[in-house]
Amino acid sequence: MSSKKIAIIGGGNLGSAIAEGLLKSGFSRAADITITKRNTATLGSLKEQGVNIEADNAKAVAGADVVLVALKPYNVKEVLAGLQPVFKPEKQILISVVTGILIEDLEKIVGGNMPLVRAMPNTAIAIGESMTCICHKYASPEHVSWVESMFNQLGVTVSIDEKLMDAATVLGACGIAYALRFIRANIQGGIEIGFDVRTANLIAAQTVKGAAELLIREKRHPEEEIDKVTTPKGCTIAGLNEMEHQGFSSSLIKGIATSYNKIVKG
Ligand SMILES: NC(=O)C1=CN([C@@H]2O[C@H](COP(=O)(O)OP(=O)(O)OC[C@H]3O[C@@H](n4cnc5c(N)ncnc54)[C@H](OP(=O)(O)O)[C@@H]3O)[C@@H](O)[C@H]2O)C=CC1
Ligand SMILES: O=C(O)[C@@H]1CCC=N1
Repeated sequence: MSSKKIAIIGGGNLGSAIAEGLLKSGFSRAADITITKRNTATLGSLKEQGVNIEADNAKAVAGADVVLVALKPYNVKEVLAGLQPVFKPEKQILISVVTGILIEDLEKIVGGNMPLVRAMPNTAIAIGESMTCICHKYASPEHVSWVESMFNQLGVTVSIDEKLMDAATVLGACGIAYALRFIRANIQGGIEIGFDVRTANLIAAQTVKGAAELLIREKRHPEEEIDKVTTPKGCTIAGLNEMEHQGFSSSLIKGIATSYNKIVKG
């Protein structure tokens, strides 16, 4: 368990999910987490668990060892600039999970050599199953190790070059939505071939989980595992080939590139 006091600025989907994850993993005590937003009424569940709920960002930052920014990209510059007088660069770590905000931008906003970390988790952080990519500047090995240990409690963490952060956003964070659409399509297909929605949901989700675990645990390439399923002249290869004729892989690759271009080109 960490004794660092964490202020989460922006208690929306991701900020709240991180707070939930930190509590569920036992990494932080509720009393060591402060979460802010303007309308605090939506943070009832965290409040009930003992997390400090705050509408005043400056107050939250003043009492924190770690400031974790989970604001929308269009709010971040204004909100952080207003907090500049409260930051303590020599004592605090600033972590931003904000899409498209560069370390260089954070540096300009906070001024000085504050340890800066960009992290790109995904919403599975709420259940300790995030994929989180991080990069940093001015952070000591101890700072980096603490940040990694925090995100490791909440899933799997990998350090990357900052130039790959937009790609990490697409593959890791948007990827949750792509995967869920894939599962939803399986459910719709499953209902068409006879299952009720509840059973189709379970079969589709557990099957995708099993497929992912085969890659993660065995460190194999997907095609190696696909080869084990595709009986010659069988139903799997017939279905797979039809999916490819309909543009399955191509549509996913194009979607990923479109998400990426949306971040890079706006
Ligand atoms: N959702 C995801 O999967 C991922 C999101 N991200 C990034 O995380 C960031 C947050 O995304 P998400 O959680 O989905 O967005 P949300 O809109 O759900 O959360 C942002 C929160 O900021 C609060 N907020 C706005 N202004 C202020 C302010 N002045 N002071 C304090 N809080 C404020 C808002 O609440 P209120 O209006 O009540 O103040 C809102 O709840 C984004 O930058 C996104 O790019 C990164 C990885 C994954
Ligand atoms: O869609 C978005 O803009 C953000 C980035 C990652 C997940 N949601």
